[in-house]
Amino acid sequence: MALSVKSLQVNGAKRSAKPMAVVKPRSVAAKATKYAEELIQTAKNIARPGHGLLAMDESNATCGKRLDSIGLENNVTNRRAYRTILVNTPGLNQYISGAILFEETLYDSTDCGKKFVDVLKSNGIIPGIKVDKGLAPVANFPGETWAMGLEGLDKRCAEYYKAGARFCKWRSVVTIPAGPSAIAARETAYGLARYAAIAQNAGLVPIVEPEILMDGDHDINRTLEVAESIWAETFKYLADNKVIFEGILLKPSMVTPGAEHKNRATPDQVADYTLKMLRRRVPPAVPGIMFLSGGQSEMEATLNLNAMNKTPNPWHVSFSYARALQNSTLKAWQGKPENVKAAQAALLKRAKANSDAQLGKYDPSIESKDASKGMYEKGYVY
Ligand SMILES: O=P(O)(O)OC[C@H]1O[C@](O)(COP(=O)(O)O)[C@@H](O)[C@@H]1O
Repeated sequence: MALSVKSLQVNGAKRSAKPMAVVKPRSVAAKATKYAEELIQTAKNIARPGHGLLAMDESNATCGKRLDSIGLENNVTNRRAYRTILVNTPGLNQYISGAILFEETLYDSTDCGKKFVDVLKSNGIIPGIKVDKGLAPVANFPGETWAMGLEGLDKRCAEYYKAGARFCKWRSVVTIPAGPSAIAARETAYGLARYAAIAQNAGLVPIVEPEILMDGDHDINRTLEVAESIWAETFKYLADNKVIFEGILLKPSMVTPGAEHKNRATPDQVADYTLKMLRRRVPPAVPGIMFLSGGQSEMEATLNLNAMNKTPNPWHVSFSYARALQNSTLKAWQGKPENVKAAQAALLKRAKANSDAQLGKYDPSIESKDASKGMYEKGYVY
């Protein structure tokens, strides 16, 4: 129905029938934090073609498991030695745009006496920081967890920025066999959104990571259903919290069947389901989707990423792997100085393979048998 002049009268006062002045959209920068433009630029730099993230932010407990697998004690000296190898890998910046650090590493120096942050920066790799404080059980919902760390997060983020970090990560965990209950799902989504708002206000690009664990015997449709619901709720709260979508990055799990399901999915199926989920739930304003590997084998993680990049996407679809980048590196190292070069060659090989996959150009014929060994551990508690 066309509006008559009469219908434009409000409380007896006649409003002008003239078309209203066009309201100029405020620039993204005017909306929120003073860091808006910087955040957008940082996110773009991270999400640039052929590049992904090296997740080397294992908490001490998780790092301990990794070191244990090669018979090394979990102490600060061994963690530093291992991480020194990673950041000193020559040529890593051809494929890696940013590295996520654990707090211990952010303030630490490599075995060569140079700050980790400075080594990364001088190699053109942006330092990032894990800012959640780990997982705690959700009372009354057995098997479900929530991520701690919001208290004092603003001050910590300000310190991390001063120390050289320009992006950060918060990992919440969703379980399918034990849930997800409405309470745990809300906690995940709301916690991620509050974290993202706080991080942006301190100049850090937040990586939003609701990891949906692979545990379970459910089929791929069930994973799709859960992923769609978690991301819908996460984006609702991100919007409510006025988070600048152009200045965030996502770290989703790929959509796969549960690890104990009778059928495995092919890379094309994983790509099809995962992209379907992303197209339905993630606005194109988000610059980068940086997947976690979640216990997939090195090769599986690369093949799945490659399949997703066979056709153009609205986002930069890439990787932020820990295990799927580091597994063969750790194995090659074995804690021995004489193996450092071999360990670095292994990391560079995985980084290049995933960089190729980011461009949809990965050739799996370069791989050894070892790269196809899965790393999933049933019921693994991080
Ligand atoms: O040490 P935490 O906090 O339990 O996190 C475990 C790991 O999960 C990740 O988010 C994803 O790692 P994967 O690629 O190995 O699944 C890493 O960044 C992190 O090291």
